[in-house]
Amino acid sequence: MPGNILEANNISKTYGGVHALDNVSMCIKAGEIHCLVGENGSGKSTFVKVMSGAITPDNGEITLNGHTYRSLNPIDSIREGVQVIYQDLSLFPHMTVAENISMNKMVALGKKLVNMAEVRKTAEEQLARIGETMDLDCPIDEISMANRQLVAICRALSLDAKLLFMDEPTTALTNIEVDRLLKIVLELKEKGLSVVFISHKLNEVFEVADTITIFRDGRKVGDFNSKELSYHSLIYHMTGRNVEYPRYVRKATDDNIRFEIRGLSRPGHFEDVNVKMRRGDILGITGLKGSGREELALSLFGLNPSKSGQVIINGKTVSIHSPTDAIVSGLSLLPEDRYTQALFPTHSISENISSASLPSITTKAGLLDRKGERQNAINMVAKLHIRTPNVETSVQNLSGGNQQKTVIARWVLTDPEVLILDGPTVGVDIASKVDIYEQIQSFASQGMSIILISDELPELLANCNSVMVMRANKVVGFLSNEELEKPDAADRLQSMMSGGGDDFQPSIPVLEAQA
Ligand SMILES: Nc1ncnc2c1ncn2[C@@H]1O[C@H](COP(=O)(O)OP(=O)(O)OP(=O)(O)O)[C@@H](O)[C@H]1O
Repeated sequence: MPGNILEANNISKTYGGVHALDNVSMCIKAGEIHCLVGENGSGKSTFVKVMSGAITPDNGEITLNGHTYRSLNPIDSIREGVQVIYQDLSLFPHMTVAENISMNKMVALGKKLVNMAEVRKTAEEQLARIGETMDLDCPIDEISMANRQLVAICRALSLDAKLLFMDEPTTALTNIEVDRLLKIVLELKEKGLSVVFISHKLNEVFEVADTITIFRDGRKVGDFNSKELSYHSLIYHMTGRNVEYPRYVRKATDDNIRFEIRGLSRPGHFEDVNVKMRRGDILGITGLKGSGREELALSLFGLNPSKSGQVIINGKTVSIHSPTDAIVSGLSLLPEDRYTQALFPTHSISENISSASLPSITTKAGLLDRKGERQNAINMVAKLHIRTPNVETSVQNLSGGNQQKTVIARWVLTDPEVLILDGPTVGVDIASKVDIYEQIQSFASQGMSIILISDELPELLANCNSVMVMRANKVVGFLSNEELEKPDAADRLQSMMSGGGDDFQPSIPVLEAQA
C-alpha cells in the first residue's frame, strides 16, 4: 500500500515449541512513530530481529519500500533503510564518539583507509541533525548513557535510516534524559523518519505514539490509533485482565531491630547513611541515578567498601568485604544491571537459579544434586511465572523480563535475612510487575527484610512501608508508612529527589520515626 514503508505479512517464528511470533501482519507508515507493546516474551524483539534480517522467519514475507522479500538478510534490510538500536546499543566502548558514529558508514562505503577529517565531519553532521553537540574525541565509556543513545541514533542516521527500530531505549536513562530523547524522536518524525519504539513504560508510549500495536503470546492483538486507547484499555488488551498493584501491609509483630546501618560513609559515593529495619520491613530507597543509591547497595554487598560506619545484623557488627561475606552474613543483592552483573547468559535457567545456593544442593560426597537443583528451579519458575519451555533452556534465550525474574529467583533461594533489590522491575511488563510485587510482599510477610531501590514512584508506594530519599550522595528525606498513604506522597518524593524543597536530615534512624 502506498504510504507504508514496511509491510509484514503472516510472519511466524517458533523456537522449540514456543511460538515467538504466530502469523503476525503489520504495516508501518512512512513518517510515523509506531509503538510495540506487550508483556515480556510476547514477541516484540523477535519481530524486530526478523525485520532487520537478523533471524529468518519460518513463514511470511516482508515488503520494504515496495520490494518484497521472502528471506530478508541484514544487508538488504540496511539497504532498504532499516536500522535497529538494540538495548545494549552495540557501541565500541574504547573508541571515540566520532569513530562510533561514523565507522559503519565508512565500512558501508568500502573505505580501506580511515580519513579522520571525514570521520569527524560525518559525526558533526549527524549530531547537528538532532540538534546536539558532543566532544567528538571522548571515548564512549566516558560519556553518559543518554549520550550513548544519541551516538547510536547518529550512527543509524549516518547510514540513511528511513525506519529506525528502538528496543527499550529509555531503560537506563534518568527522567530528564528520557524527556530529551523523546523530544529528539518526535523531531526525527517531523523530518520524515519512521520510528518503531518499544517500551514497557506506557506513559512514554502515549507521549510519542501515533499507532500502537499490541502483542500477546506471539500474536498481534491489534493496531490502534494511540488516541483511541486509554492507559487501562491498553493494559487490558496486553494482559487480558485489569491490573492493580497490591499495597503492602506489614503484619509482623516482632519489632526488634534486625538490620542496622550506622553512619555508613564512602566520601564521593554516600555519606552518613543510617537505617534501622525490622523483620517484614520493606524500605524503599529512591533518588535520581547517581544519587548514591546504587553505590550504597554495592557497598552493602561487599563491592564498594565503605570508609566508616557499621553494618549490624541481629545485634552483631558484620564486616563485609566481598559478596561471599555478604551472603554468609545473610545479605543478598539483585544488581541493577542484570545482564553484565548477574546473569550467566549461556547457562541454563536451572544453573542460573542455583548458582548462589550451591552448598544447599551439594551432597555429603561433594557432588551437585542435579535433581534437587532442577526441582528448585521448577518451583521458582512456577512461583514467578517465568515463561520458558523448560528449566534447561539457556538464559540468553529468555525475554528480558523473564531473565530478570530468573535473577530474583536465584537470590530468593539463598533465603537471605536482608534482600536488596536494585531496580527489580526494570524492563518488566506491567503484569509481571504485579507477579514480582506479590512475591516481594510474600517474602517480607514471611519475615525477610527487603530494601527496594527504585525511581518508579508507584512501585515504591505499593510495596514499601517507609522510603528514604538520596540526593548528591546524601540522605535528604524520609517518608514513614503513614506519610506514604497520604495523597501527596508521590509529589513529596519527587520534590525531594529533584531538590525542590521538603528536605529533612533524618538525625533519628529511619524506622524509629515510624514507630
Ligand atoms: N533464540 C531463542 N531461542 C529460544 N527461544 C527464544 C529465542 N528468542 C526468543 N525466544 C522466545 O520467544 C519468545 C518471544 O521473545 P521476545 O524476546 O521476542 O519477547 P519480547 O516481547 O521482546 O519480551 P521482553 O519485553 O521481555 O523483551 C519468548 O518466549 C522467548 O523466550
